[in-house]
Amino acid sequence: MEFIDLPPMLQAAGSVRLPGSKSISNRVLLLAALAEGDTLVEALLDSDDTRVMRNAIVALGVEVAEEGEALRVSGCGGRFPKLRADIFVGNSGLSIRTLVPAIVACLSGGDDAAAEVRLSGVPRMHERPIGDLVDGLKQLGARVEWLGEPGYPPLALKPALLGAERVSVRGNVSSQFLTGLLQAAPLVARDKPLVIEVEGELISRPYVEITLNLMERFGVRVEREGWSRFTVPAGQRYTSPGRIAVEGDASTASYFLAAGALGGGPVRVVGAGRQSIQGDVKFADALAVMGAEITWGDDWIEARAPASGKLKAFDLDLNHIPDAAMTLSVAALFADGPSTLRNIGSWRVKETDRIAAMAAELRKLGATVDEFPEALRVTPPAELRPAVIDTYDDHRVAMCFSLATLGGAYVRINDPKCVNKTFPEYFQTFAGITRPVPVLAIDGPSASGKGTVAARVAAALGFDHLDSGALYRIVALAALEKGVALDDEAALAGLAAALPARFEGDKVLLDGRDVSDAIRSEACSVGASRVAALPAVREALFWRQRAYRRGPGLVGEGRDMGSVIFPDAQVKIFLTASAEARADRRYKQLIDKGMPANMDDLLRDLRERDERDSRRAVAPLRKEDDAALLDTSDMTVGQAVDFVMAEAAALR
Ligand SMILES: Nc1ncnc2c1ncn2[C@@H]1O[C@H](COP(=O)(O)OP(=O)(O)O)[C@@H](O)[C@H]1O
Ligand SMILES: Nc1ccn([C@@H]2O[C@H](COP(=O)(O)OP(=O)(O)O)[C@@H](O)[C@H]2O)c(=O)n1
Repeated sequence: MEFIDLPPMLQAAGSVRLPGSKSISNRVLLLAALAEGDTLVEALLDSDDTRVMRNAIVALGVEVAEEGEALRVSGCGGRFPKLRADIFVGNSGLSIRTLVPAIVACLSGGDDAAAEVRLSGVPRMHERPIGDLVDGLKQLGARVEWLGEPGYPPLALKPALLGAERVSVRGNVSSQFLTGLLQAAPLVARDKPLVIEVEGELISRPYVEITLNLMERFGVRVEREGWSRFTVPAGQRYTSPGRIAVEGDASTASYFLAAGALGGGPVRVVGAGRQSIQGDVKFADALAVMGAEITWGDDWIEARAPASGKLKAFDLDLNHIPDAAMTLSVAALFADGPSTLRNIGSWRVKETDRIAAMAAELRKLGATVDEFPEALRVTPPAELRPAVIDTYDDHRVAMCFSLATLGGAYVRINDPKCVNKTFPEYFQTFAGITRPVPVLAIDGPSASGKGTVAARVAAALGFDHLDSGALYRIVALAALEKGVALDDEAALAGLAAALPARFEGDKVLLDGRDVSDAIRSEACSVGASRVAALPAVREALFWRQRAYRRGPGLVGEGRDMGSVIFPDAQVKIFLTASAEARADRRYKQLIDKGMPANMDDLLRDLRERDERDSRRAVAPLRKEDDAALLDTSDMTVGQAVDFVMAEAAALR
C-alpha cells in the first residue's frame, strides 16, 4: 500500500491559488458540448473526474482541443453526433448523473435504431444509487436497461421518443439527479415547456444554484417556484458564451482555510470569494462560528486562528455544504468541547459511506465519535495520537486528515493518490503553507559523541532530545531481566511495544525504576545491538520514536534518525570518529563512572558492533546523501557542537 507520512506541523500560513472548481468544470464541459458554437474554457480543473467528463463528451463525438492553458469545446448544437458509445465514468457521480439525462434526450427522435450508450464505472460507482433519476427519465418515456443491479450502474441507454411535459424526481438522495434533469431539460422542451417537480426535501441546494447559474451563462432560463418546482420554457437552446473562466474550487478551499484557522494563519485562498457562485464558500462562516477570523475579498478568502488561540465547539446543520463539512469534522478535533455535524445523510452515498469512514478514522486519532444515521458528534481527545489513516478511495478523506498534523500528530495517509480525483497537487500545496516541527537528526557509530553533542545542541535550541539508542538498550535490559532470549523476535517485539519506559531529564526510567546506569552496562550494549537488528523490534519502536517530535523541535540521535524515523529531518548530521578515538572515549567514560574497562576488549567490541549495525538488513548504519559529515577524531566537544549549531541555523 502506498502512503505519505505527514509530520506534525508547527503552523500554517501563506497563500494558495485554488485549482478550478470540480462542480463548475464538469457542468461547463457538458453545457459547452451541448451548446451551439465554440466555447473557450479557461482555468478548467485537470483531475480524474474532469477527465471522465472530457473523455465522455469526446466519445459522444464532440471536438475538444487544447489551446494553451485553455480548452476549446466545439459545441454540437443540442445533439451528440455519436450515440453508439461505451463510457467509463470512474467514480464521478456528477458525470454519470448529468450525462445520463443528456444522452437520453439526444437519443430521442433519432433515426439510428441501433444507437446505444452504455455507462459503467469503478466498483464503488456500481454501489451508488441512480434509480430515482432513471425513474424520472422513464416518466418521460426513456428506455434504460440495467446491466447489473437494478437501480445502480452499469446501465444502457436506448433510443426512445420522449413525450411527457412533467417529470418528478426525489430531492433527498442526491441533488445531482435534479442537476442532471435540469441540464438536459432544454433538449427535451423543444416544443413544449418541461416541468420538473422535486419530491421531498431538496438537499444540497447550493449545488443546484450553481447549475441554474451556469445554464443561464449558456443562455437558458429556468423558472423556479421555491425549491420544489422548476419550469424550463420551450424552445430554448444552449448557446456558447464564447469564453468562460472556471472559478477556484470552494470545496478544496476548505482545507486551506481550516489550515489557517487551526495553524495560526493567515492562509489566503485565491480564486473563490465573496462573488463566488459556489455554496461551499459558506464553509468560511462555519469556521467563523468556531471563532476563526475570516476576511473576504471578491475572489479570495483569508482565515486565521482566533485571537484567544482556542477554537469553539459547534452544533451546525451542514446540509448546504456537505463536502466541506468533512473538513469541519476534522477541525472539531481542535475545539474546546464536543461538536455536532447535523443533516449530513448524503455522506452515506458518496465516494464511500463518509459518516462511517470519518467516524472510524477520527477515532484512530483518539477522538470519541458518536455516529448517527444523518449526523456525527466528535469529542476531541486531550492529545491527538499518531494515526495511519485509511482513505477508502475518497479524495476528501485523504485531504481533510492532513489537517490533524496541525494538532501535533504524525499522520500517515494510505493511498494518497486518491486525491487525483479533484486535486492531484494537494499534498505539495499543503506542504507549501505548513511548517513541520523541526528535527535535527544525528546518526553515527558508537562513542562518536552523538549523545554528548545532541544534549548540548538540544539545550541551546530549546528542543527535546531523543536518545533512540537508549530505547534499544531498555528493551535489552528488560529482556535480560525477564529471561527473554535475545533472538526471540516476537517476544522482544512484544516487550518493545509495551515498554513501560520514560525519560525524565537525564534519567531513564523503566517501570518507575532509575535504570540510567544499568542500560550502559556492556551486557546491555551488546544486547541492544542484537535486538536492534530485529525488524519487528524496530517496527514496534517506530511510532514511539516519532511521538517525540513536538514543538518547538527535536534533536534525535541514533543510527536511523535521518534515514528511517525522520527522513524529512531538516538538518542531518553523520557524526563519526576513528575506531581508536572512539574506544579511547568509551574507556574514559567507563573509568569515570567507576566501571571496569579494558581497551582491547572495547576496541574489538566496538568494531563488532559497527559491523553488525552497518551490515544488518533493516535500517543499517550509513551516511545518507543529504547528511553533513562530521569526523570528530581530532575535535573537542565544543568544536563538534559549534559545527552542528552552524548547520542548525537552517532550522530558523
Ligand atoms: N569531539 C567530540 N565530540 C563528542 N564527544 C566527544 C568528543 N571528544 C570526546 N568526546 C567524548 O566521547 C564520549 C562518548 O560520547 P557519547 O556522546 O557517549 O557517544 P555516543 O552517543 O555516540 O555513543 C563522551 O564522554 C564525550 O565527552
Ligand atoms: N537509532 C538507533 C539507535 C541505536 N541502535 C542500536 O542500539 C545500540 C545502542 O545504541 P546507543 O546509541 O546507545 O549506542 P552507543 O552509540 O552509545 O554505543 C546500537 O549499537 C545500535 O545497534 C539502532 O539500531 N538504531
